[in-house]
Amino acid sequence: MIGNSIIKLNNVDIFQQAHLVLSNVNLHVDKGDFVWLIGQTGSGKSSLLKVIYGDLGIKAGTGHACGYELSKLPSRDIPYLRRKLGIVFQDFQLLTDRTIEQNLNFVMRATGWNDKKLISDKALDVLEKVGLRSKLKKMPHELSGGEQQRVVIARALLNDPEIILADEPTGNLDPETSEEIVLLLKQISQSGTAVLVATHDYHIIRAFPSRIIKCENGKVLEDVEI
Ligand SMILES: Nc1ncnc2c1ncn2[C@@H]1O[C@H](COP(=O)(O)OP(=O)(O)OP(=O)(O)O)[C@@H](O)[C@H]1O
Repeated sequence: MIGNSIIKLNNVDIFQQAHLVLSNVNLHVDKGDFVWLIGQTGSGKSSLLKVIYGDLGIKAGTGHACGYELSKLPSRDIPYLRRKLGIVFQDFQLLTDRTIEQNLNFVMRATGWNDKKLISDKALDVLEKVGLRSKLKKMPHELSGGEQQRVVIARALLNDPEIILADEPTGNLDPETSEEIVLLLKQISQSGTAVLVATHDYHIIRAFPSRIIKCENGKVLEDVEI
């Protein structure tokens, strides 16, 4: 982190192969911010998130995420950057053949934790934060869709990230459960972890007004109203 700045992009051009998706992107996200990211299908939301988590390089402009220089990020540093980001994407789902506890332990071991007591304490700690401490021994299919998404958020909190990146986190949920998930993400941002949520769900944005950025016509627009 540089001061309170978690993400800062300056005049960044974002390419998918030879195709310029977003040009001259300027974006800042500070500690504890909650930001909506909107835009039509294909407008570049996922590409922007990919730049932030080091999956897409920067060819023009400069940027940092969680203290890492994105324009010269060696591939060996990508796992360290990812530990400072909590990722809540639809395609990062729970392992269906393991309990909630095993799902959490798996991620912790994969990110360098060895101490059994620390692992078990941390799993309980993050489940407590999402209100699911009692579900530790359950299998994913024994949980509702909203509860599973809470576990995905708990998993994203394991390494105490500086920011949560969420791509359509309410995409498969009914309106009431969607509101509960966004309320949880809001609470997380209020405790100091920044949250950036890509969504098409304008109903949920209206229910939880916050800063909105929009990908449109190859640009990232700031302070948009819907
Ligand atoms: N791996 C890729 N190779 C080439 N082009 C790509 C690749 N991924 C995305 N694109 C193109 O980049 C543009 C932006 O796509 P992106 O996935 O960032 O949009 P999006 O706003 O996230 O869309 P959605 O809301 O559907 O997820 C689109 O024109 C898409 O076709």
